[in-house]
Amino acid sequence: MAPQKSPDNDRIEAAKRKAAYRAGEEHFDSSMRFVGIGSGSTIVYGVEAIKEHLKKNPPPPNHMNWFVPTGWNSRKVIEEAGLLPIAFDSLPREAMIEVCFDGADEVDEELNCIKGGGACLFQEKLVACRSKKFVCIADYRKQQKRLLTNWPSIPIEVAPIARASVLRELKLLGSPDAKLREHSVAKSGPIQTDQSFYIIDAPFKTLLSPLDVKNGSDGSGKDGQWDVEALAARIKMISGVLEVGLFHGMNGDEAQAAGLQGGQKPVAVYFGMEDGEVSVSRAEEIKK
Ligand SMILES: O=C(CO)[C@H](O)[C@H](O)COP(=O)(O)O
Repeated sequence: MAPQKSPDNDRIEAAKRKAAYRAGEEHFDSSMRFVGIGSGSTIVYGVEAIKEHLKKNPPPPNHMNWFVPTGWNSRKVIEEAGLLPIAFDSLPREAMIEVCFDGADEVDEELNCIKGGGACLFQEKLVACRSKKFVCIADYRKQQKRLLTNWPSIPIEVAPIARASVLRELKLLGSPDAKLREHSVAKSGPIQTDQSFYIIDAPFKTLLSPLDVKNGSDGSGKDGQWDVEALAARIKMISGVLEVGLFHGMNGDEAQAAGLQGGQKPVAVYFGMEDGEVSVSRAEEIKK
């Protein structure tokens, strides 16, 4: 049976679309060579916005716009829109992706994000880190003061053979209810990522932000209270973990100013709001 449409759903979808078009207007142009495309339901509107833009503003003669997917589903969205996909590992060695557009599961006031609700975090992070800027598109439900406020857990991609030992370590870090993500319908067994790995969803107490730590809070995990950066680093140290769905640290602008390439954090997040407006949080306007 097809899912029922509710006014709430319509409002959420309208909010996603509005945010996507605004993000596209401000960050995409037809002269770009490589553009990253994330995964999930929101990015579908991002691709729609790009397609519309290209219809009205075709690229210069002989210029190709290539779109870098972050997984199987994202590649399908690119292809169905009639755009040209290029695999991440086919990018010319020196090339940077000009911009990548992606969604998020939750975003805090400092633009740290939880990602991986759709099990694509590894390739999403690869693409974000190879992009001059990551532009995030989301709806009002994702905007929170701190991470793990509304979204319940951190997605972590793990090697199948390591699932039990990673779960045990996560318990020691303060997440006794961490669970292997399983199919909910149609099929039983663990969900597999595009790398044929598994996903563990690990709930923790609401996370402190780097600014909280700068202001004297202890986010080192004592009493189970972590800050974003300390927890991401600690989880990444567990043997068997491929990637953690916390996008934090530098954004692309900051990374390039430091002589590095891209960063994991968005330079801007476009939130489609309930009232039909778009609220934009820009990294350059955030108090450090
Ligand atoms: O990280 C992701 C997939 O792994 C998505 O960007 C995130 O889950 C948001 O998805 P949606 O746009 O459907 O809410």
